[in-house]
Amino acid sequence: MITARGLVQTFHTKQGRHKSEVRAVDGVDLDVAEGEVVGFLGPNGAGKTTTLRMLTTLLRPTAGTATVVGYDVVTQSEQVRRSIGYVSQAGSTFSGARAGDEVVDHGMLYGVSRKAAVQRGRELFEQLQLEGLWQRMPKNMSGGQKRRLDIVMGLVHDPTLVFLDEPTTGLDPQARANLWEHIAALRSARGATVFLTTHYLDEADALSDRILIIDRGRIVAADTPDNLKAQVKGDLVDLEVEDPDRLALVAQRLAAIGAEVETADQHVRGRVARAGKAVPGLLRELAAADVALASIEIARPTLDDVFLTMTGRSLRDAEDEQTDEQPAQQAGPASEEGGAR
Ligand SMILES: Nc1ncnc2c1ncn2[C@@H]1O[C@H](COP(=O)(O)OP(=O)(O)OP(=O)(O)O)[C@@H](O)[C@H]1O
Repeated sequence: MITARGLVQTFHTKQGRHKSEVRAVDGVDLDVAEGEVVGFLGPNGAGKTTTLRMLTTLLRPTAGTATVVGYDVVTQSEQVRRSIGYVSQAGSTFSGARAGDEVVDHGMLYGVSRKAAVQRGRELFEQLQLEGLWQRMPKNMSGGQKRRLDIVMGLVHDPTLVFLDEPTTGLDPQARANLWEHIAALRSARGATVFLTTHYLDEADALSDRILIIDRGRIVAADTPDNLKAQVKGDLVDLEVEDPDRLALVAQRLAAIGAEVETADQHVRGRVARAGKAVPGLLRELAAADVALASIEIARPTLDDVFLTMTGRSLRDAEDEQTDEQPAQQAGPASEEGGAR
């Protein structure tokens, strides 16, 4: 469904007299098979949206090639646009018409007949729990309803491949969970292939058959959520020790059953393979040595641990870095085509 080889996007930025080049996407290879839900995960500024904009023909790659639904994104951009649905991060710009009319017009823009667009629009309103809102102006909808309407717009022409750019950003937890169900149903009920970007670990985990992790414009990992987590060696064991004088002993005992151990405040942490089996013995040893623990936590590896293993930084640190860098960048893209959503 999607194949990309060596995709690069370079932006030229200018601050005062100082010009610099940002390699927002730096040689991305990716393959997405029909019927897959693929999560494109990375911190803010990692290059997710830029990659998506190249795949949806909104931005011409500086280098590299990509085919989407069998069409080349540069030489066959029109065919690509006709074959995909794209729900951008910013959402749709609504003209002020009623929701149903917006949807029907949008379908007709893609060559769908009025009758078919109404039928499909109504069907999608029902599936996305927007019944009763056909006549409502989008500006009078809640954030979650508007986001679901964006998705209806992206689907009204029945694309087999849908790109969703950060679909749940800005929604409250309940609206997010609700939208997740709808996204999962796109595949199960419609057989659609879904490519979604997110910087939420739980979202990538819950929705994706496969996750591609991008950092600083490069793909650093690509696999199923379970396989990715299996690459992190062991569960995280965190022992809070009551008496600080006993920290060294606890650290030494934890190190004996795990790998690198770190001590901070009154906590001793380390990764331990199959912690559920190994920790009871450790607790018995500590009790025999008269060590009192204030708390114990055992956590299975998360996607954040995967990110840390791959990049040496946690996802949150990576986001903070990007926020710090952000003000320095202000410029237009090197090449940008206007285009359909
Ligand atoms: N038009 C532009 N001009 C200059 N730099 C840009 C432009 N668009 C994006 N960038 C830079 O390219 C990098 C990648 O941006 P991109 O929007 O693709 O990241 P992202 O992973 O989608 O982040 P987010 O989660 O915040 O949307 C960032 O450093 C960003 O500041």
